Amino acid sequence: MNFSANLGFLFTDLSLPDGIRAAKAAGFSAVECHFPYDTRPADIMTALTETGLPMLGLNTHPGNRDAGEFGLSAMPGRGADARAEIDRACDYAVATGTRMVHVMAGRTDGGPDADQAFVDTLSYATERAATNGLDILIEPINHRDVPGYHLSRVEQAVDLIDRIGAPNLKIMFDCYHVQIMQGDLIQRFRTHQHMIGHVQIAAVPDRGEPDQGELSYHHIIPALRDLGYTAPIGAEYKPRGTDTDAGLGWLSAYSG
Ligand SMILES: O=C(O)C(=O)[C@H](O)CO
Ligand SMILES: [Mg+2]
Repeated sequence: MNFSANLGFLFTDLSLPDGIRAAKAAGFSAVECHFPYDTRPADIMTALTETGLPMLGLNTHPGNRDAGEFGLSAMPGRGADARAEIDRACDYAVATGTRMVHVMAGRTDGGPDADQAFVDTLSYATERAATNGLDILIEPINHRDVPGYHLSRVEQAVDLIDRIGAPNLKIMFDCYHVQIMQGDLIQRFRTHQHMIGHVQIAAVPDRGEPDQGELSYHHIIPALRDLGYTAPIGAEYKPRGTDTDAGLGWLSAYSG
């Protein structure tokens, strides 16, 4: 089994380059991150080269989180800021050999102006990313953790992809968010698999290690593999203890 350590939540006591090294030592086959912008891309590259791990994905900058922002791309009137962050994310991805950029929608009133803003920004993002051979991801995020997040349902992402019609626009299928908002994970994955660019996991409801709670990953993960999904699965959970390594028993259960 193939897993990617999400360094937005794992090994957060370390710098990003050292997090990459820790992920390698722990047995992950890839890494991904949230917001790497305070780290020099060259330092990321050094750690990736040294470990041989790929960086799978990164997010556009969320904006001013102290003011409640969690992405800008669907916010009416913020198109220029959103496009600047997309440029920055694509440049960073190119500099670190990262293939997927998650364009964060942000919180909106869910109205038609926000829908149109998101479509316009995603059209820009897919064209911009295509010039570098990158994929753009959009992620349905649950409304309990992020009230008002513009994109919260898988079928809403499917509609956007149909509307924009860009082959490099795909869904980040985060099992944690999908379970909270909708459930029926395996059937939903099967129906939309051709549009899914990345999968993430965490326990529900506590978002801890994927070995407790209401989702049985020992059933879900083999089911995804049986459906032909062979890419690394993103371990995007918040360790229940302070030490990421101490909670990695779940990972060894999938090895061999
Ligand atoms: O919150 C999530 O699930 C994500 O994957 C986003 O990248 C936000 O950090
Ligand atoms: Mg996620």
